[in-house]
Amino acid sequence: MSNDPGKPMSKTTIYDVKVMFGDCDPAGIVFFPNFSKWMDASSLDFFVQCGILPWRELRKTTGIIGTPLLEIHTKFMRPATYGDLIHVHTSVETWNAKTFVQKHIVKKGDEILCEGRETRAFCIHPEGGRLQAIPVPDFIKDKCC
Ligand SMILES: CC(C)(COP(=O)(O)OP(=O)(O)OC[C@H]1O[C@@H](n2cnc3c(N)ncnc32)[C@H](O)[C@@H]1OP(=O)(O)O)[C@@H](O)C(=O)NCCC(=O)NCCSC(=O)c1ccc(O)cc1
Repeated sequence: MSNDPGKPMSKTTIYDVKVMFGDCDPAGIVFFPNFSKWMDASSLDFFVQCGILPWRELRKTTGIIGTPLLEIHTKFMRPATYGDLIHVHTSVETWNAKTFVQKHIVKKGDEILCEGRETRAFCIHPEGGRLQAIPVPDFIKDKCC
């Protein structure tokens, strides 16, 4: 963990994806929503690799239902096609009071295909109530850093 600007404030995990024919458009280029899908999968995988229980288990003890997305920004640099093996490098760039920014760098070998930032919040959803953001729990930060 580091407080230096640009350095991740957490561990970095890697989520591997083998691109399939069905992930691509008729020109054989990966259709962009699939990158969001893989970043979302890598977001949860990050917490699981850091030792946090999957949301369905965490909900039983803490009420946390997951980390809904509040904002997303992705910059696309290079295309991918079917047969490619790509890797999503995920870390937390910033921890705020009730939100955090997760950074996903999608690579093929050493080449960066795209880079995404997602603002998310740990949320509870009490029965009969509405979805609510909670302060990022210390035990989660501790396991991720
Ligand atoms: C997340 C919310 C419940 C938060 O509402 P509240 O509990 O009333 O909190 P507040 O409005 O006080 O905001 C809390 C913090 O969020 C911040 N916030 C709120 N909205 C935003 C946006 N859009 N961008 C950035 N930051 C935001 C706000 O500034 C506060 O930050 P701090 O300064 O760090 O405290 C509400 O904004 C909401 O319901 N948003 C819609 C969420 C949504 O529907 N997302 C898309 C679908 S869900 C999804 O994709 C998903 C993915 C993974 C999962 O595990 C679960 C679900």
